Amino acid sequence: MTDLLAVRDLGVAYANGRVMAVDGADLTVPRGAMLGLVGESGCGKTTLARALMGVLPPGARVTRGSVVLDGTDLVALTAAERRARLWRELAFVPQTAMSALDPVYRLRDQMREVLCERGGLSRAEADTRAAELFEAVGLHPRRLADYPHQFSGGMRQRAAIALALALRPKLVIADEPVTALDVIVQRQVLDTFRDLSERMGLSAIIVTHDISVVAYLCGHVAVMYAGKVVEHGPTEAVLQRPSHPYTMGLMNAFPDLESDEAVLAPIEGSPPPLSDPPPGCRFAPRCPFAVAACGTVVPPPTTLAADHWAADHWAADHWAACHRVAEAPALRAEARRPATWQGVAERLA
Ligand SMILES: Nc1ncnc2c1ncn2[C@@H]1O[C@H](COP(=O)(O)OP(=O)(O)OP(=O)(O)O)[C@@H](O)[C@H]1O
Repeated sequence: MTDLLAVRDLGVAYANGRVMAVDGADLTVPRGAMLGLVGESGCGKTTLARALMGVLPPGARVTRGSVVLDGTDLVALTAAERRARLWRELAFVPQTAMSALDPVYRLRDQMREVLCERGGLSRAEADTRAAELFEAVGLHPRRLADYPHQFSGGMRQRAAIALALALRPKLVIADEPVTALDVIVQRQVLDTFRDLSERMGLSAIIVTHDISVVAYLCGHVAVMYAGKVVEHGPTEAVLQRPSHPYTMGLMNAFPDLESDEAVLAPIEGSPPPLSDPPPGCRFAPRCPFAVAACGTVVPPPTTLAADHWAADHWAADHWAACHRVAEAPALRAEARRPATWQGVAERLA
């Protein structure tokens, strides 16, 4: 079966093309899958999510590539055609639910607006569906009579998820849906997504800077660095066998919950300015494994060789954009040593 969403070589520019916030990004979302889009601040996650939704801010535009949702290239559609697909095909859950919910309307009225005006339901049908949606996200239907300010942060976020699901969209895109919440409430909201995924086969992209959110919730992951997706695959494969040096470095920056070996080695330096990225691999200036080609040639997405994974059925879906991908097992071992990451900038200079 084809993937629900296939993004190929997507480019998005701000400031008349001077800042390429997304520069040749590739990703896929299989049907019924949750994809975690992970990367550090400023790597272009929000821009990519907004480009998928077709709601870029003024001054931003898609410069190249395709976004094929269920067989239709959304980039080729007019703005009006794209707007008509919002809610129905693609729905958005923002970081703070307050930007999805209108403070002056009761939740029931906001549900009615989407369900009646966009979905063509009668009021009675809309009210029944709204109650079902609230139940699906763990809220009592009685709370539909409340205003957003009467909800706690976690409840508001669940109400925003219910609203996003109103017209049974094919794909939900959630931008840092738990970042603004405290840890216990984060868990409740993540469990809501997990439940929806298991019970309803929800397909979603979860944008996050937090690998532990991906590990908890997402069956697939796309790792983004400086405007590009550098590694992509089933979460288990990517987290157990990171194959791009940036992913290896990210993993080192998170404590391993299953072992006492606390190797916390930061990746030195910072991502390049997107107005003037380096030629070749964008991670090369911070990469302990960079070779001459990395400074000049952009590495293409390369599927991991089958022999890394002989027995694993998901091997074919795991790729990394690194010239040294064939050496990934050896590099991974090196990457676990904190010394590997020390003084990289000086060594490369
Ligand atoms: N309106 C804008 N005009 C110009 N540049 C912008 C604009 N919005 C974002 N950028 C730039 O685009 C790049 C990507 O930003 P984006 O917000 O997509 O990244 P992000 O990974 O989502 O970061 P964060 O996690 O901090 O939200 C950044 O370098 C940012 O400075």
